Amino acid sequence: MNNANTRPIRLGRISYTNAWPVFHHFDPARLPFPTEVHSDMPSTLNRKLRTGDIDLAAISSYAYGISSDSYYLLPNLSVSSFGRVQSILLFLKSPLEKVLHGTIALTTTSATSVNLLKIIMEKFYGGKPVYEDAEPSLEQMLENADAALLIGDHAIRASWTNHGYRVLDLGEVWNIWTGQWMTYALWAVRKETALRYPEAIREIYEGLTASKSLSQENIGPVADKALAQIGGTADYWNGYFGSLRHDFGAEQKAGLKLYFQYAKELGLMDGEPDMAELPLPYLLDNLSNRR
Ligand SMILES: C=C(O[C@@H]1C=C(C(=O)O)C=C[C@H]1O)C(=O)O
Repeated sequence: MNNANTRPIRLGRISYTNAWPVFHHFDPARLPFPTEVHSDMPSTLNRKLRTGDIDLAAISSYAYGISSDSYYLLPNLSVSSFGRVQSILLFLKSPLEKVLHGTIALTTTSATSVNLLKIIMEKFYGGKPVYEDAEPSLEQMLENADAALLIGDHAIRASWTNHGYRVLDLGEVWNIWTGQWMTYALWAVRKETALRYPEAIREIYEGLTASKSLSQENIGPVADKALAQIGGTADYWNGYFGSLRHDFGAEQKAGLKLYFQYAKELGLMDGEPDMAELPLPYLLDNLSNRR
């Protein structure tokens, strides 16, 4: 390759099932340059991408929003839903009226959803709860809180237990109040990496989009893996992946823009992120110049 890498490209992979369709058919070991895969919770990937410990990752859309100056978005990749998401869930031990001015335990694995919850509780419902960070374990969280927010597979597993709590699906609440899509995760690359290793980033991008397309054609292999590793039923996983969208088009962007606007209004974010995408034409020019 023209820009012979002087070090491995470090990729961050969300370990939750929601991101699997974009990663499942992409095997970094087959790339013609060394890569290092960091499989982690979203909050860890958010931090590692910000500090430069990794180069490219699926991260919380909120984390992208507060550091967008340093990143390019990989076009048309996201974890989004229009309505129910099934894995971003608020479990209510107390009635909602009490929760609104009570205590809510927040999973430490999230960034988008904790801020989405604040928008829902404060802007939509007019509440002012106290928030406390907690490890993602439902019963422990609810020992000292009126409600608990879980995301990803922690939320999915908790939703299968016979807990008896009322459950709010934040994707559904967002959609009812705004009529919009909600985007939870985006794929971002550090600008300095994109400019230094354009061909490598392009190949990774192509691998991810090819995996997304294969999963969109047939979710079977991804659903089978989830069934084997997490449990549940084939119907559950087909329904779960069916309610997620991994594209990032005009409709998803409009929803995320509104989320960023509300986050700014509540003082959860400073500016309006510009959603600058990886300059693919630049990468293509770069390539064709050398052929
Ligand atoms: C759909 C989901 O989206 C996720 C939610 C995130 C967040 O709240 O920061 C980050 C990445 C995604 O894993 C989920 O967790 O189930």
